[in-house]
Amino acid sequence: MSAESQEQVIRIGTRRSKLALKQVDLIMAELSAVHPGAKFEVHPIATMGDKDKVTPLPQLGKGLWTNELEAALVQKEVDFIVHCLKDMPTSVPAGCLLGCVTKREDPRDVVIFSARHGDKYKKLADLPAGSVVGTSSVRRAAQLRRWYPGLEFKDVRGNIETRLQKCDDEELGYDCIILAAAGLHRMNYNARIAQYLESGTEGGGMLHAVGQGALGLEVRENDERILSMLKVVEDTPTMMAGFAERSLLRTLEGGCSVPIGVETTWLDGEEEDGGRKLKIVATVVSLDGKRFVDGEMVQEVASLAQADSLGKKLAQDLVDRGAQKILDEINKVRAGPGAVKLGDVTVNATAAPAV
Ligand SMILES: NCc1[nH]cc(CCC(=O)O)c1CC(=O)O
Repeated sequence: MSAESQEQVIRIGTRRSKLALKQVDLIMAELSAVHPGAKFEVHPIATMGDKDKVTPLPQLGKGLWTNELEAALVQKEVDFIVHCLKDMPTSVPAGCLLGCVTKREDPRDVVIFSARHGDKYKKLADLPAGSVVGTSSVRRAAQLRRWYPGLEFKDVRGNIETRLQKCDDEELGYDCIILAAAGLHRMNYNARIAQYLESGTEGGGMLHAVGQGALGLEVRENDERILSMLKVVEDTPTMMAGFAERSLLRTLEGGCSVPIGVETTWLDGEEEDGGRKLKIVATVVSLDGKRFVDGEMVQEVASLAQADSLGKKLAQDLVDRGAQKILDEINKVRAGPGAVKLGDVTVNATAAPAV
């Protein structure tokens, strides 16, 4: 980065939540350590998902966490955006680029029990039938209905602090809520975490959202000055894993947004050509949790193109093994007016991507 360009203020677009602002602080600290002369300006922008705290997420449509930020980027009001990668739709507007993915925080989902229960429960399997789980994510609800059919699910909106307050509010009746470990770790709420959920969790686990735990930095595609600066915070293994996960979601999304979970793991050991093998596990679950298609693939990945190809291949395998029927069912809901009952679940049309 040249000396004169260090004088230009670099404007960073972000959502307004405390988590989003904390994430920008983390990025600025890393960039400043390498570019001590760089000057930054933080531009918090409210998105639809922030403004509308009442409507259940599935009714807010795609881009609910990103549209207003991307408009500011395209209009050159900001120079790059710090997103939670999982909030980014699988395609970006013309002229924009997912320029950098950072080192992943813990990608798992976690269980937070209501404070009114004290230490009574240690894990989801301890909850009696009829207990109420708070989540706005169809991905989380669908997977947990599969393993814990006796639990009830209720929407919970708001930022981390708001959802923790609602979880503890006796009048709202939540017994627990499900959040991402990454947000809680970044905001120092680790002490509230009762259980981490992953593919191998005893009693039934959860595959996380595509991109969960990583930050996606979006830039204008020809802005070499910013792109080269952001190399400082780029993490190649996470970027490749994120590209494979996003490719899977993009392929499955064909005509709809589906409750899918993923888990990517870099396997130990290097191949002869120095490449490494990436394992990707994924699941597509019906909204009532009663039908599902699970799959996994391992492939050497040494480029974003190979990561993209791995995601596509697994998505096609899931579709070929029956995921298409689940997708079509959800598609029908998307197309139809009003609410439709799918198994035991009443779903509203025009649902957004499951997070
Ligand atoms: N819009 C919800 C959202 N987007 C990113 C995170 C967590 C942080 C991350 O995944 O990096 C969350 C909160 C949650 O799912 O609990």
